[in-house]
Amino acid sequence: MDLTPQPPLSTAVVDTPAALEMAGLSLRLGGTPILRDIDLKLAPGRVLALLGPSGSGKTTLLRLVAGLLVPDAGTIHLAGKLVAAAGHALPPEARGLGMVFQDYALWPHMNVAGNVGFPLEMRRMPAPERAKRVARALDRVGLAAFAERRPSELSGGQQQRVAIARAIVAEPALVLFDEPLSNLDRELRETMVGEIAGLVEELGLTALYVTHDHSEAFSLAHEVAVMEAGQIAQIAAPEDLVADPASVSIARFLRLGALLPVQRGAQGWYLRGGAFLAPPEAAPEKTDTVLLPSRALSVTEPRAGMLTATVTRTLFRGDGHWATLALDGGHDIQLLLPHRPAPGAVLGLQISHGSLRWFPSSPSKRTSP
Ligand SMILES: Nc1ncnc2c1ncn2[C@@H]1O[C@H](COP(=O)(O)OP(=O)(O)OP(=O)(O)O)[C@@H](O)[C@H]1O
Repeated sequence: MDLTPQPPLSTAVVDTPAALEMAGLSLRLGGTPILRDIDLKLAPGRVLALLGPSGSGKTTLLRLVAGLLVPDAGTIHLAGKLVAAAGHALPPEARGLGMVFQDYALWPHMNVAGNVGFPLEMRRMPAPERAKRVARALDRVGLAAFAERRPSELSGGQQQRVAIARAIVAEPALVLFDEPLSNLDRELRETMVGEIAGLVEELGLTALYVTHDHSEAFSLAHEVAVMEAGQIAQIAAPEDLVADPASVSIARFLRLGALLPVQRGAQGWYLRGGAFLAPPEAAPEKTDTVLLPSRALSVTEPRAGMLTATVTRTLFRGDGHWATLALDGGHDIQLLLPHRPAPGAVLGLQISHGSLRWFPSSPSKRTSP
C-alpha cells in the first residue's frame, strides 16, 4: 500500500464540532477486508476506548486516525477538518495529534526535557519557546523537578507521565493511546490505569484509547466501542455495555456471566434440560440463550422447583471464595461466595429476573421482552 504523504485535502468545516468523526470508513490490506463501514464520533473532552480481541482491527483503526494508513472508503474529520478520504490522507505531522505508545517509547539517551521537547524540535520550534512549553507540560504531569533525569532514573509511573507530557506538549486536540499498558504485569497495570485515568481527567484530554483489556477500557473511557472482525459491534458507556450487551459474542468477550441455552416450557423459560428461570413474558418467542450474570444470583437453601447447583471446586481469592458450580442440565457457572462451601454441596440459587439478558438464536443480537 502507498503510504507516502498525500497533498493536503480541503479544510471544509462540517456542522458538528466533534473532535473526531469517522463515517463509512473501510480498509483492505493485501486484498483482505480489515475494517468495514466504521462510523464513530468523539466529542471534545471525552475518552473513547477501542476494545476488542486480538486481530479485531483496533490498531489499524488508530493508524488510520494517526495518518499512517489511508482508507479505501469513508472519511475522517478531526475537529471539523477533513483529514482522510478514499485514497487520500493528510500526513501524520499535519494532523496535530499526540500519541502514547506501548512501553512509552522514550529515548534512553535523552533526558526527560529532551524527550518531551522532541516533537517541538521536529517542528523546528525555536529553543526558548520550546523550553517554555516543555516546562509547562512537565508541570502539568507533576514532573517539573525531573527535567534533567534520564528515563532509566525514573519509576514506571514517572516514565509513563513523561510519555504523556510528550504527547500533550504541542497541545493536541486529540491524544491517541496505543495499548500503553499491554506489556506490563497485572499489578503495575492496575496502578497505571488509575494514574492515566487521573491525568486524562485533570488535563481534560480528548482521547482515543486502544486496549484488549476490558477492565482498562471500563476504568478509563466515557464510552467503549467494542470491535469484532473489523466492525464496531457496539458503542456504549461502560455501565450500559455491562447491563445490556448487544450480542452473545460481546457478553462472552466481556465475561459478563454464564451464557446458557434456554427453551420455552409449560410455565415459561427453562434452562435447556433443566430448571425454571423466568415467566413467559420475560423474553420474546425466538430466544435461545440467557446471560446469567453473577449479580442476578443469590445463594440460599435449595427448595423444590428452584434453580440448584452443585459445588465442584472452590478457590480462595482474598476477597472471597471463587466457586465453580454445576447447574442442573450440566452447565457450569462461577460465583464469588463469602464463605467456603463444601465440595459437593447443593446450593439453591435465587434469580433476580431483571438482571437476566436474553438473546435470540440468529442473528445473535439481544432481544427486548
Ligand atoms: N499490513 C497488513 N497486511 C495484511 N493484513 C494486516 C496487516 N496489518 C494488519 N493486518 C490484519 O488486520 C487485522 C487487524 O489487525 P490489528 O492489528 O488492527 O488488530 P488489533 O485488534 O489491534 O489486534 P491486537 O490487539 O493483537 O494488536 C488482523 O487480522 C491482522 O492480521
